[in-house]
Amino acid sequence: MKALRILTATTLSTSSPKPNPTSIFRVFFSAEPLPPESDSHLSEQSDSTFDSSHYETLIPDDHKPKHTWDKKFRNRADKLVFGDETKGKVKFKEEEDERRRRILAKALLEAALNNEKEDEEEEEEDESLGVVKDEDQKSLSVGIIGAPNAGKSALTNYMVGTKVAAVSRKTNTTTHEVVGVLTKGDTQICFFDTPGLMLNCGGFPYRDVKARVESAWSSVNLYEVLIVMFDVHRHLTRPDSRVVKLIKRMGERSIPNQKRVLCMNKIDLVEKKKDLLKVAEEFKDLPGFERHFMISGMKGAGVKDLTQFLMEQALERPWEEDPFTMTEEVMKMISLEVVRERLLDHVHQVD
Ligand SMILES: Nc1nc2c(ncn2[C@@H]2O[C@H](COP(=O)(O)OP(=O)(O)OP(=O)(O)O)[C@@H](O)[C@H]2O)c(=O)[nH]1
Repeated sequence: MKALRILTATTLSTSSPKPNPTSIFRVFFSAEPLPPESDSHLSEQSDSTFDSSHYETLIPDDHKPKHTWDKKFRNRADKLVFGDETKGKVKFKEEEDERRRRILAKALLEAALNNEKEDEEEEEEDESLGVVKDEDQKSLSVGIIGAPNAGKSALTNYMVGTKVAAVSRKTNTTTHEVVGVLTKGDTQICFFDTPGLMLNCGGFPYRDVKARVESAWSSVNLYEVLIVMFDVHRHLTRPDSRVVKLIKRMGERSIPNQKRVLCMNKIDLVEKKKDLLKVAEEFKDLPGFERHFMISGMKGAGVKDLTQFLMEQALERPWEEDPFTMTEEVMKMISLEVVRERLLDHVHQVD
């Protein structure tokens, strides 16, 4: 504080023009030079900082060097300011980023190529499907019935794979609708939904929605194969008398030209597999069922045998459905477009 007072006093005692008392600190704490007191025309600017715009440059504007970004200047600056260590870290990060971009771009490229390869394979398969003449074609209509949640949709999806036709379906009647088409070799299997098929607790169709239910029940007779499905895990843990009645009713009331199969679904949920034998025993004497299958429609266990059985039942007649569905094609196109877009994005970044 004492030193400060001396400095202030010294500054105040100097000749005019009186400098600002704080200017001495600016001298100490900034790089600003003190103006020479004798030079009057410059002393006008004594309080201003140096500004290059006050001076004319002799270089014409179009000859002035254009400022361009050059990485080597940045590297030199990094080296001078932070030393070699930071440069190393920066370089490592850049290399790491580039390596990741390359891996990602490569993975996307491979995915796109594989997709195209699969497309080519499917085109070949499709071509082979296309040459099946009408007189060589076989088809089969399959209805699946069961209580809600029995796993009807999961099984259909598993069997037909991506060929599930959810869009612009050709509806055959108002009471039943194709939910999936499986075309393999010369054989086409159409899976049908059976909406409105309900039983009351007495095991009979509901009366209140009679017309709809009756028409649904009558549609059951249209299929060449009827799959009656139930959730075997639920049957072992929380049996539902309506489901048992439905199974028995379907077994008793068989109709000519229709094969009925009983599918015990969700076997993957049953821990003790010998419990399945108990269930098989329970339904084994029902006369109306041609075959019993134990399956997991979701995981695929036993589905191959069921599919094989259905293929063998196909009748010689032309296919009813176009084996190529819109949904699959549209989904593939969208997927490929997404991959392409991402690929281009990353290739652009690598550049
Ligand atoms: N663990 C197991 N779960 C299954 C299996 N099949 C279906 N599910 C599940 O059971 C539930 C019902 O399956 P869905 O296929 O929708 O049953 P659904 O009979 O079509 O049902 P609704 O449309 O209501 O008539 C879903 O959560 C499925 O994931 C199976 O084999 N194993």
